[in-house]
Amino acid sequence: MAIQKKHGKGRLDKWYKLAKEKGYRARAAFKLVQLNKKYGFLEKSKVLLDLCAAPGSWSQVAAEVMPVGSLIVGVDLSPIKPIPRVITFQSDITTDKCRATIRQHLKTWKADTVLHDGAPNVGTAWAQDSFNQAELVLQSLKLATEFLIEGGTFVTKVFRSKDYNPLLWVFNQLFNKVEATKPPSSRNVSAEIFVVCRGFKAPKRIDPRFLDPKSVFAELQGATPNNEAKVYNPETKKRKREGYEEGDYLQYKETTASEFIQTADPIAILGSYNKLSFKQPPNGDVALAALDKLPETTQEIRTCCDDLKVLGRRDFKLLLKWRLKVREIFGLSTKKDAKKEEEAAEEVAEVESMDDELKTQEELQAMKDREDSKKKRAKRRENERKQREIVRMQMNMISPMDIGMEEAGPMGEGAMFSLKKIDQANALKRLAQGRMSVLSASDQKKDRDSGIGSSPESGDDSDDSDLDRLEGELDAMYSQYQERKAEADAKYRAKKAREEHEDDEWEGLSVSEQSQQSDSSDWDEEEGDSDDDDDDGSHANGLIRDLDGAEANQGGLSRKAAAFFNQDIFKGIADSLPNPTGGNAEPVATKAKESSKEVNGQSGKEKKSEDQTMWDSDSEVGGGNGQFEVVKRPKEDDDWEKHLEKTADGKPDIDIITAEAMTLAHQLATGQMTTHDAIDDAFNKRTLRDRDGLPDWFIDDETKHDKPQKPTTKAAAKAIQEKMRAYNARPIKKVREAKARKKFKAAQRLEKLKKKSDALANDEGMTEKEKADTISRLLSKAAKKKPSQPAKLVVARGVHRGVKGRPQGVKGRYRIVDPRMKKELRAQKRIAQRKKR
Ligand SMILES: C[S@@+](CC[C@H](N)C(=O)[O-])C[C@H]1O[C@@H](n2cnc3c(N)ncnc32)[C@H](O)[C@@H]1O
Repeated sequence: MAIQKKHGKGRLDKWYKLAKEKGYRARAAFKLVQLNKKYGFLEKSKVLLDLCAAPGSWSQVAAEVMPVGSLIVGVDLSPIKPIPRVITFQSDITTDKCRATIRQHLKTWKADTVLHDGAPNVGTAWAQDSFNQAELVLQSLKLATEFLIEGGTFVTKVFRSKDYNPLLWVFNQLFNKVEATKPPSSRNVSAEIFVVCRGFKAPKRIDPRFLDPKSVFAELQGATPNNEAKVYNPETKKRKREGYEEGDYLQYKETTASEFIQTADPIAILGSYNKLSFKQPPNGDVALAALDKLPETTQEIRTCCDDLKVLGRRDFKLLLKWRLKVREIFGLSTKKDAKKEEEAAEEVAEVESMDDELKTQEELQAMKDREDSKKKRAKRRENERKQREIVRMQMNMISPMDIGMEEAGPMGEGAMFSLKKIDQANALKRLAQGRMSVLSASDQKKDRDSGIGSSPESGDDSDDSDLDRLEGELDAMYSQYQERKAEADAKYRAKKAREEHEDDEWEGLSVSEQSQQSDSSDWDEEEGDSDDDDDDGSHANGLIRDLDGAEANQGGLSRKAAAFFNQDIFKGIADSLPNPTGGNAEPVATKAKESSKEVNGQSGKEKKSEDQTMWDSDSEVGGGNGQFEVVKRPKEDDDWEKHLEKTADGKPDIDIITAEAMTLAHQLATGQMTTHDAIDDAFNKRTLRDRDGLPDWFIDDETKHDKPQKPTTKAAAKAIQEKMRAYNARPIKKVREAKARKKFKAAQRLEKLKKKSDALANDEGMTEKEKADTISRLLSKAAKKKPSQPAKLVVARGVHRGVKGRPQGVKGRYRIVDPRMKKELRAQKRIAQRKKR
């Protein structure tokens, strides 16, 4: 009979296979194994609380690793089958009852470690369906703050969403060390990440807002709609969960094309309207009539105007160019005109009094101006490039070091966190309302169109530079679009992360990477809303806000920036950073260092030993010579695969699971190919392709479609198929054990029978016939199978519905069926009996 292929991604997964072999109840066990391997918290723990523990694989691991006699308490909404050395109970961790039960079990002890791997149950516990995972994390943190010992460890699963950064911030307030990591056994396609919080500060009083989902996950109020994004991706519409905006009740909106030409914010129109019409309004529109007749208003433009919601990048650009041209024809103010007028006025005023010397000076000045504007343009382009790189960094495509942060320093010129750049009122407002990357694109555009906030830097008087800027903006928008896509698509994110780490072992994502990656800037804005009248000099930018108002601790940075510099990696670099302001401004790193010192409260010795676990002892992070140097951990330290099975000759047991790999292995094994050939083949026409200067969207497209095809043979594909079949056919450990038990019992029975027949044979009081009869009776009795009891059908009703394990009061074999099936079986029996009669 052909073996049925069982479906489900887990079947082909090596962790699933390994879990089966080791007798763990879920592959999730390896996540804890790997986290513990990295941080080593289980060996040090005597009391552990496992929140959301079902089916119990984490508790199994804890029971294996923790010292003998440790107390392990596991709780879950679902029942957990008994685990040796573990106390389990069924409860909802969000309830007071659960807290009381934990208290009962822990008695007066405090937990050294609290684990939380909870994910809201969708389907089974319908009452909890709506409970967000981030809220569940906060709830588990609440329990952790109650039961953890000072210095204890809290390990939690977090899904990377907009709530991720606020959660990290809260963790940082309560723990000395917070690190986010993704163990290899966690699927790359999963948005889950594990945060290990060490060194619980056990404050006497915790601000209740830290643990209140309403404060922590406060939504951004009144943010400016991201029209650029709407223009870029019109298909993805957000559901209006909170109803329509005031005065915006229409699904379909139309405006005149002349309005688009005249508006100061063309992007807003493109983003929010469906059509630009050329139809005359009842009271007539001269501008519209003229626009209709212009040769620049081509058929293509009209088609684009007809349905703005299907505009692509090219159409979008076309419309904006058309608008610029028409504005020029109509004599509407453009930067170019304004500057020309200004210059003309200056010329008229000075023409009469200008002597030769003045003329020369004027020329020199003009040359200098031209040179200056050239430099500024270059600088602006560089800024735009950096901005794009920041976005790419947020998407994990490059590391902070790639954008030259280490050269300029965090507060250096043009640096990512420079506050100088955003002190315009308009820019500040936008920053407070939206994302950083959106700010410059839209802000610059607005500046150009409306003339507001114009600066010599933004002034550009050539069509070329307008187009360049447009190109830059479009690229920035494309990056934003990519970023949003990346956020929505976990697979894409995983791919990007893999791409970034492809030369290296994938070590999970660091906190900084995470905080950079998330676009959630809600944290600061929410507080900013209520503090409009805060004119304190230190907060002149209105950027620095704290949940409890302790802004001074943030070192004059936003919470996000402060969180970034609060990472251990920045500790101790303060001294090595040159003070750019000549001593007036305190370097951020100093603040970070100080705050981390306050926060840590750990002795240097302790810290050193912890650092040594994580980093190579050679690492110099703010070391004695003031050098800031990050040294990669040695291979053996972070070798996640170390515990993998080894072959008899001690080599790692590498599983070949793709047909391509099998083909290659086959060819190498049979000598059809040498390793030299394999290396040679790795160089293909795409290897040395120069991608410098190509736009991101083009590179993305190329990467997607332009891939080398690796050869596969039929035999290799078949071999892989067979291998997978073999995996699927393999019985699980439990079944293998049951079979072995059965064999053992049969052997025991045989032994007993042998002894009995020997005794009979030696019995002199019996005739040979009697002996033979008795032995054959014994044999036939032993061969007879016990009639198996039919399984009892049990209907799980009410609270027992969906409950796993033996229902209360049921003995012997049983099967859980739904009520319908039981009724139908009874009916069948009745019919059969009636027929008999
Ligand atoms: C991924 S599983 C945990 C796996 C577990 N760590 C292990 O190793 O076997 C997530 C668990 O969270 C539990 N859960 C979700 N919401 C819960 C709640 N409010 N209270 C208790 N458990 C909850 C679910 O019942 C589910 O068993």
